[in-house]
Amino acid sequence: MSIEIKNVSKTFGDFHALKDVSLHVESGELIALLGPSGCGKTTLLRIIAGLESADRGAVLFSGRDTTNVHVRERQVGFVFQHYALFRHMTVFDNVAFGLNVRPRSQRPSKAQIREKVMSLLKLVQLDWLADRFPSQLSGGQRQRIALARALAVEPQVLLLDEPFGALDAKVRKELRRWLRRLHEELHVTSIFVTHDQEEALEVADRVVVMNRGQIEQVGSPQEVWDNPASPFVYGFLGDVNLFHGRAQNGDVSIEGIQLKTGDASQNGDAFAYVRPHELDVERYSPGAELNAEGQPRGIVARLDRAIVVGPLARLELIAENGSKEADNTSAADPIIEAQISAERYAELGLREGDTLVVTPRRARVFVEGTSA
Ligand SMILES: Nc1ncnc2c1ncn2[C@@H]1O[C@H](COP(=O)(O)OP(=O)(O)OP(=O)(O)O)[C@@H](O)[C@H]1O
Repeated sequence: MSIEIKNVSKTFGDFHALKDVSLHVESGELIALLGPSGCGKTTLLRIIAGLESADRGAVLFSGRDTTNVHVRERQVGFVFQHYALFRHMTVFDNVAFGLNVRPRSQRPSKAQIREKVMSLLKLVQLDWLADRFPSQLSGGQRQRIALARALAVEPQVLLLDEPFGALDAKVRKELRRWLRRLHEELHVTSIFVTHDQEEALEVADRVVVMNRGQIEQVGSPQEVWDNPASPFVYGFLGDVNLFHGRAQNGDVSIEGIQLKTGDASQNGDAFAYVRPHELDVERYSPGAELNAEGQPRGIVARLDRAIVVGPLARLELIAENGSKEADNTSAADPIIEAQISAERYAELGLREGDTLVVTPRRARVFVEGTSA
């Protein structure tokens, strides 16, 4: 079942939770709604489910307007962060619940229900827990049972709201992989809400990045990671260094380094985003920061802290003479973050306090709110 969200707006009092949101979800797709707390992800999910109504706009399932379709008729399955399984029911009865409460005329026979529930429990690899009660399960197991329960009624759409939010990092990672595999098997059109960018990028076919009630970008994980459409998306997806500079006649100057923007029409304040792994690092020697024309090509900085874990070395540097500001803060933060391999770190023989030259290999420049 495809889902079409058309110009949906929602206010709570005078607060605009969703502002003219439009999105098309293909049948069988797995979509992640990603964004910071309060950006409207859950509100959008609840409107799709029919648990909340939009002030304006419409939600269409396979081209059919759902405005007047009750939540019970929408054939939607839910999994929430704290999905309350019925505590007094066994795992088996929890999964069977949606089938057992159907009107007699639509209810499958006891044997059919048994077969269905056991096959779902096998699918989530927990058939050996059928007779247990929820309190006897781990958090990860409970979420898998919640998913089996949502799937029991054969929903056309599966909506998951931070389904792994309450679990520890290792279990989350396992469940993520597992959800992806399950989706590949079942192909139920699924939308899941998360504020964890790694989770969204790893699991989803497409990621919808939201901010303040609006969609900032929609794309495959690779598209949004490689080509963030806005400064917000850049900052939200992974660590990033933000440098301030000026754009003039198509050239942008950041820390004295000239970057070509290819857009001569943009003059004004410029913001350059550089990911830690896009910075080259070498030892400083006089002139090492200059190119053949004597222009700066790198930033001279002192190695303040080096964190070497496994194959990677994360370097925190302080520019000798910089205007670097940390992402997402208004206060000036002089730290430049670079990431190199632990091997390269050892090869350079670096120590905290050393002076280095840091050169951006790649930078994404936005001029006064427009990309260049
Ligand atoms: N019933 C409500 N009454 C008033 N305000 C609400 C209501 N539901 C949501 N909001 C507000 O709308 C905004 C969006 O909420 P929503 O739950 O959709 O955000 P979210 O992106 O899912 O955030 P989180 O990741 O924290 O769950 C928030 O500022 C929230 O306070």
